[in-house]
Amino acid sequence: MTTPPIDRPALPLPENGTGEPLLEVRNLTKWFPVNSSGVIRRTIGQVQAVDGVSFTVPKGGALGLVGESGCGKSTTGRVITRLYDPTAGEMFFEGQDMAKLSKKQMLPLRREVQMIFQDPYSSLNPRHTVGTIVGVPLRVHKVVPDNKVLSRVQELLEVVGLNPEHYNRYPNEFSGGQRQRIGIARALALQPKLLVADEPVSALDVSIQAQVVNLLQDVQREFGIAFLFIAHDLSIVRHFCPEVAVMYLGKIVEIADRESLYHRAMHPYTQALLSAVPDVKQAAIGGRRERIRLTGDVPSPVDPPSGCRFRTRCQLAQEICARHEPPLMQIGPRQKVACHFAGEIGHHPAQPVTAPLYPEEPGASASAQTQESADRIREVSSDPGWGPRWLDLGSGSVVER
Ligand SMILES: Nc1ncnc2c1ncn2[C@@H]1O[C@H](COP(=O)(O)OP(=O)(O)OP(=O)(O)O)[C@@H](O)[C@H]1O
Repeated sequence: MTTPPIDRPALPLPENGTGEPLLEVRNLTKWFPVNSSGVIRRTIGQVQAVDGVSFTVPKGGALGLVGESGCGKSTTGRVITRLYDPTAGEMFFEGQDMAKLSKKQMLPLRREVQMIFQDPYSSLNPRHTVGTIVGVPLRVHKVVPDNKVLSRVQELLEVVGLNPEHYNRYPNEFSGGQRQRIGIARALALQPKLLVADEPVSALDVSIQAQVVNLLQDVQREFGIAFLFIAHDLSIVRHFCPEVAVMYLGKIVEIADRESLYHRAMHPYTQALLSAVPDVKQAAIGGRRERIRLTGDVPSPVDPPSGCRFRTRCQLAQEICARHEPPLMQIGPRQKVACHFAGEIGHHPAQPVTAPLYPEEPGASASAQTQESADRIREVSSDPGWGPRWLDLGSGSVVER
């Protein structure tokens, strides 16, 4: 039997992959039980780490997942790779709902979805050689015959820019950046279609970060692999991901293509995160973005605020924000936002854009026209991915592609 070559796609892929979803996540939820101490341990609460997130990752494309520490990014990644079982929701991978599969049924799909971890020190077993670390998935999944494992390992080391002759060395003989390359080689061994990269460069020296991001980009282009790229700030994902989702306390608050998110963010949380990103263009003309400081800490996901979870730190918050959770509304061809007062920075509306949904609120009307407007908002607030219609925030009407 000859060794099958490492697959490479025949054609270069467009801006964000093929556009066709590889992964479609609907209302994904992961709660962790909080148990009392003592002999009889009772469940006394739930950590609502991920609470109903929906998004798609296109074939060969990349979605960035961004937010402060503790907002549920890693948990989302770990549920998608089935390191954790979801509490609720659906995860369609090439049309098959991974959430419903048993551990055994998941086995063939495990090859297709691989993860790169944040810490290249703890994620590699120090007692195993690089050859073993990268070779184990090849043997377990019988990707190549046993006598071809070594040559495939060497091929993979070369792909990630390491010396193929170093297969018999141990992780502690490598630098942080090189260890992360070993982790990438291991993830590539099974020729996955989707890589979940969980803060793959944040543990590395700044000088090494760009090299590893470039390697990931090369890998993506060469093998047509789709990425869910998790990061805590918007600057890392900017060049890697044509689309970015911003998470806050277990929810997606804004998701958009790169252009819309970096130039016309509509959610006050995204605007605050962006204000911390150095803007080269502004700096070149002597200007700078005004820094929006978020006061206070992210509230506990065991007892999140009612309504909009960001309201306790939001300068725009009004009573409606405590009473109703804003839906994630599509407001452009490739932009969705979940905010009652969504608008560009400095131009947030005085009245909630979601008012028609709540005719019972003081001062609201319950006319047929209001009902129609509410239906329009609901229509553009349901599915993951991009629909052909969206709500125009200026006029309140629905626009069609
Ligand atoms: N296994 C677990 N058991 C209980 N709670 C957990 C578990 N894993 C994560 N959490 C909690 O879930 C919430 C989300 O954590 P998660 O690690 O997903 O956030 P994150 O955005 O990835 O943060 P970071 O960037 O710090 O990793 C946090 O409050 C965290 O304490």
